[in-house]
Amino acid sequence: MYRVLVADAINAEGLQPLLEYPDAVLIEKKVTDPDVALEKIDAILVRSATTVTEELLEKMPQLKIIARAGVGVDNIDVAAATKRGIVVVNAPDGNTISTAEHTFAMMAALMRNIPQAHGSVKNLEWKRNSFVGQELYGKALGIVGLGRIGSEIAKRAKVFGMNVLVFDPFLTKERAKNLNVQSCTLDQILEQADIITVHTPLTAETKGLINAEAIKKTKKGVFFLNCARGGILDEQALATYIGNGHIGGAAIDVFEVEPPGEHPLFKYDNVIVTPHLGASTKEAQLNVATQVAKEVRTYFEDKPVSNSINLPAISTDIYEKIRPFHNLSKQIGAILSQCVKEGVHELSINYAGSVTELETSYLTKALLSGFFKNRIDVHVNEVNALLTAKERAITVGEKISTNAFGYANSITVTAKVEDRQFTIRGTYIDHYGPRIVFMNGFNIDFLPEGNLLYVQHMDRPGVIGRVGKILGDQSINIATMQVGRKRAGGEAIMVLSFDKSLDDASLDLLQKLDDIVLLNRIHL
Ligand SMILES: NC(=O)c1ccc[n+]([C@@H]2O[C@H](COP(=O)([O-])OP(=O)(O)OC[C@H]3O[C@@H](n4cnc5c(N)ncnc54)[C@H](O)[C@@H]3O)[C@@H](O)[C@H]2O)c1
Ligand SMILES: O=C(O)[C@H](O)COP(=O)(O)O
Repeated sequence: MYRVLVADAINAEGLQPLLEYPDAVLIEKKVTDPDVALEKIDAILVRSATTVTEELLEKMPQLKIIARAGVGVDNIDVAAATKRGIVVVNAPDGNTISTAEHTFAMMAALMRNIPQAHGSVKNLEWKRNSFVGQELYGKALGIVGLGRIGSEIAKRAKVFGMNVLVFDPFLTKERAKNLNVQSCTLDQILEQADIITVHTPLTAETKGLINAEAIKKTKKGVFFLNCARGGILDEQALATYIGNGHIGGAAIDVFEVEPPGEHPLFKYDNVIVTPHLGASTKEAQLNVATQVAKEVRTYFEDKPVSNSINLPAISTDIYEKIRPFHNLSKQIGAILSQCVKEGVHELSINYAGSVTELETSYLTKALLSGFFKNRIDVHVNEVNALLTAKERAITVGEKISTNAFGYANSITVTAKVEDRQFTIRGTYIDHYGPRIVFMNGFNIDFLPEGNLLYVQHMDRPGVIGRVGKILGDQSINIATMQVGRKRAGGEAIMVLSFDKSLDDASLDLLQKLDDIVLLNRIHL
């Protein structure tokens, strides 16, 4: 009998697939409840309220699957779960519409002072002149992050007659055209939008994306919304610019710390807030609960789950053989993603030599998981890689060939964007390891691991020295350095590795050097 702990408020009707399953028993209790025998639990169902830490996992040695009834898995230590062989599943699209509608409701309420007016009338006041608002019609709405929720907001905003500006570094022209939105840079949004709403995942790159520096570029009277994750919009900066009158108002559903307790934003009348209600509708809760209950049951029935975040989809035996190429493929995908930040519309993969004897479709999925890591909120793995590429309108082509360019095997991948393409080739050498042997037209040879810097530059005397001097002056130790060029005096590349990640200030200094053509920081 499987014991399933329902640790958060999850829609009871949605749990039906598990309630009807004869081999499962459901226990509806918090993880902190002393009556729960954590050591006997096989599956846990959570929302955002329960944090699944490594410490908690240590107390649950029987745990086989963690199901998140919602999108964000930032409350689950996925790496710790993976290390323990625990499958993590979520419900990525069950609450998209509800969150888009909540954002829209917040936007309308913000622009028409509805919460403030409501409070005033209930206080027996009748201050019609105090709550004069603004129309949505004709306003420029800036959407940062055009994924599932951002796209639904864009569609609704068009119907309201708004002018929709979007910033998403991974947006293709085709997708922008289909949604009839204007693709912009973040700065263009900051400078032109009347209302700005964020819908990215919270990642190292998006944390503080809208900070004081960014807010300074906005129009006076701009309105902000955050119904994604606390921290994308810097709360302290927001409070400062609301306090000095630059920002017209803000609507906030999510906070850096939840519940937030006393908060600097709460003293401003033009800030409206909700307690992380984006997904709190009957429909969304039924959707996500049903999705995860079905997933857990499917897992117990030993069938493949559809929205796994960390499950390898093949047997352990085959996985052992494929593992070196699996890791190499993931690294190639991750390098490509960090070297080509624009909207990729095609990825063509060429397998040659001994690797063609293996299940290459699995490697393609591994490559895509590396490519999408840090690009989108969904954790892409072998299970959902192709579907994710399809959803993002990226064509993935796979070819087998005999020409391994002198190596025993090679994996060559080309990413195509609007007006350029970028190719990377890797190989796995027995008893030596994975190597990247070709990048953007140049032969090279380096280990795909750790903190790297790709520098494309003019092949002139002194360039390498100047790069080395800047790094030395910043006390950055170069661990390894590989160079490559096509011909003397043309373009050349160098790939450097460091013991720690290269900071923004040093990258800026390098960018300003003469003779530098392209710089990409790569973290693997
Ligand atoms: N308030 C709520 O209750 C609630 C409910 C559901 C989801 N969410 C949150 O909403 C957010 C969006 O969810 P989704 O399902 O639309 O995710 P999604 O993965 O479909 O979309 C995220 C988009 O952000 C883009 N992006 C990534 N990095 C970016 C960057 N640096 N700048 C601009 N764009 C960037 C990606 O390309 C992608 O298109 C997530 O943070 C999610 O956790 C909140
Ligand atoms: O990531 C999500 O799905 C949302 O933030 C909803 O979280 P909740 O399930 O705690 O409402």
